[in-house]
Amino acid sequence: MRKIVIGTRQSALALTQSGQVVELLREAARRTGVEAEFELKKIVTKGDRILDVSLSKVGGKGLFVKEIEHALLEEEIDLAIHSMKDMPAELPEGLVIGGVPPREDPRDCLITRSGGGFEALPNGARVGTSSLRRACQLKAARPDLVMEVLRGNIDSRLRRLDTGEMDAVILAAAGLHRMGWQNRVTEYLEPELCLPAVGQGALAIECRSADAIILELLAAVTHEETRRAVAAERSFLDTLQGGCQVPIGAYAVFLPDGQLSLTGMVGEPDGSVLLRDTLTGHDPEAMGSRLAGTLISRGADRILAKVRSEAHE
Ligand SMILES: NCc1[nH]cc(CCC(=O)O)c1CC(=O)O
Repeated sequence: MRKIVIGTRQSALALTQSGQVVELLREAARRTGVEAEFELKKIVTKGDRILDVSLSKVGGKGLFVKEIEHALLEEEIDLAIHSMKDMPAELPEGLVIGGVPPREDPRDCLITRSGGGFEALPNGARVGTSSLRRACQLKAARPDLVMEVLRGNIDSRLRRLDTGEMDAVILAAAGLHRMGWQNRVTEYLEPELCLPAVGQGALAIECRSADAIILELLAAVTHEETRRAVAAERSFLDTLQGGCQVPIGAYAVFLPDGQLSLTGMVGEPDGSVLLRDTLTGHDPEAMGSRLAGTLISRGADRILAKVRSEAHE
């Protein structure tokens, strides 16, 4: 009997999704005849400690994953469960994303106090989000909207809406769904309006690249379409050298003919510029870097350099 220790953040969302993944792993272990026992270990990350500042000002990639990766490398834990969208494009030497379970709803959603949707937001409505990607796309569609800084866990973000400080907040549908709070959603924002973050709705199970038994188990919980779609999105992010604090979005989906369709965006946080393009193909990595190249030729690197320098002022 092998004891497999799983590292997780300690937020309600992290614990919920880790619990869900442990169930998948238990089932996979039974199916593949691996004798294993699973134990969750909570780890506090830098991202959890600085909940009072806008993340885009804190800077640095992988605020939610660094300590957890350290524990993996030190063999204090055997695998780690992360939200895919919190994962930097590049992993430390010796670690891999060994498992990618089926994706939840990748869309962002709007939660309003009035109950009206995006179109019904009054002129100058205050919308809570600290995501430059969300701000860019919503301002491009509605320049009158006023974006307000909003950080913290899902429940504290919803509370700020309920107290009347904001007219609306934007959250990832996946987080609300996993928590069982889908009834809070006022409206799902389609990718045409608000392209999701790279990997949004997907989970990453990270492990040591030399741990063959764990890799076998993780292969058994991997959803191949999700893995390939996320690979295309992350290749786009990697080529743009983006972390989670830059106005970058990407979403890949399989078409009925079996081709992968990848859409990517880069824009100014105020919505004054929004570059966006789509391509189809079969090779996720090649598609991601090719799409990034297209947007770079249209000025994406200039936008990103400017955003990065402003974040460190
Ligand atoms: N930015 C933080 C974050 N990282 C992962 C999720 C949950 C959604 C997901 O797993 O993609 C959230 C909350 C949100 O953006 O609303």
